[in-house]
Amino acid sequence: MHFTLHKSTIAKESTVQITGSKSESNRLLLLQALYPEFKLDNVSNSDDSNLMIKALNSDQTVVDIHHAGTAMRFLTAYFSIQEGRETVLTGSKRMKERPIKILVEALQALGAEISFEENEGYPPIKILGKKLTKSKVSLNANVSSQYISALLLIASKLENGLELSLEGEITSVPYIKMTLSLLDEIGVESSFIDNVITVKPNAKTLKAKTLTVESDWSSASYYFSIVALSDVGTQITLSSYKENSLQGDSVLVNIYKHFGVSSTFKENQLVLKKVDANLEPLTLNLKNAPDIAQTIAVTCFALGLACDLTGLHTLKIKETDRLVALKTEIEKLGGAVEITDKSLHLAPSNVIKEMVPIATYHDHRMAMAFAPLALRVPIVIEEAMVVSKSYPTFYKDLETLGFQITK
Ligand SMILES: O=C(O)C1=C[C@@H](OP(=O)(O)O)[C@@H](O)[C@H](O)C1
Ligand SMILES: C=C(OP(=O)(O)O)C(=O)O
Repeated sequence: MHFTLHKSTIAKESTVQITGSKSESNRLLLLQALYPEFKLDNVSNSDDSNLMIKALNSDQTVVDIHHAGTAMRFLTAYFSIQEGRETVLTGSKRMKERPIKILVEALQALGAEISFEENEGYPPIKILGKKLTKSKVSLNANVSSQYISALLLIASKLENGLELSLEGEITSVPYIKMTLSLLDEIGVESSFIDNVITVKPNAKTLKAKTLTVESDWSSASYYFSIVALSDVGTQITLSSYKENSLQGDSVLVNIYKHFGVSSTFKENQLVLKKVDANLEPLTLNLKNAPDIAQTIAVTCFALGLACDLTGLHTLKIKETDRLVALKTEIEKLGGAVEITDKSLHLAPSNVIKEMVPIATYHDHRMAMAFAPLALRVPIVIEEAMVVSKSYPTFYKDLETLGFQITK
């Protein structure tokens, strides 16, 4: 269904409660399946986390994880160590185009039995769960950090733990550190020195406790963008967030200062406020925070600013080719964008065309990144409910700010 976002003005002050991080949730859900001693609070209500829960509770042979990249990668590792179980892991049409060979080969090197059911290197895959006896493996770290996190999540359940050597330039590093921090929180020991990660084996039960998932920083990015496009003095309070986040996208706090968004932490709340700022073009490497690239590109477009974004080599294998999608949709609105396989250049412009239908390409972040433009012009978001992949209540929350939406 297409939603029309009419030209809107938002309240001077508003508050939004955002669901738990889908990255933290999907790691902790898998860890909870391995270590049932701990409880979780503020788990993400995203489709991707619900699919993870369903998959972990399924006793079927075929497990379909639709568009959920983390679920696909993390469960490949998980089912590899479920001794005696046969699982076929599959997903959406797009999931079948998202590569998984690097992870499968690393697991095979550890002793796993995995085969490709359709195209070599891509889902669906058939996994015959068994005890993995080896503990050392190396893999290319430049394509997706999710392969590395997947291995780390099962590592403590391997007989001798894991020694992982990362080859090439390591991408999306904060997500790897998030995995290691969560292992540490449940009592699994690890180290990350130069390009080698070591995880100690852990056969004992862990101390029972409740872990609270911090709210999702990638979802918060859309509010940073909204505040950046609002009048000076506009304030949005988001919860529940911490200053020392495990989520790399918390770098938004520094990035959005550039657009006049000040961020303050008050207990577990993050208060965003629009302040006066001299707007300048932006140059930024996003190799550690790829999921906020779309938000930032659209903020710059809406403010008429040029930007040069680099470190975007992983964008081509996400829910859609996000580089091509951004170029196509921004150009429909009147902007000028040049892309390579790993970068995006947006030219400054002062026109935004009205009522342009924005295609979302099964990508939640296309819908959410473009929505703030309704503070400038009316726009149409095609297949608008695609947002449920990470943030099902997105439009409801926009309406509480004052956005006028016709469904
Ligand atoms: O581990 C994670 O939770 C994620 C890692 C990142 O993927 P890549 O490492 O493939 O860039 C990110 O884009 C994705 O949304 C979530
Ligand atoms: C890339 C993303 O998710 P995934 O890779 O888990 O599908 C995302 O949420 O932006």
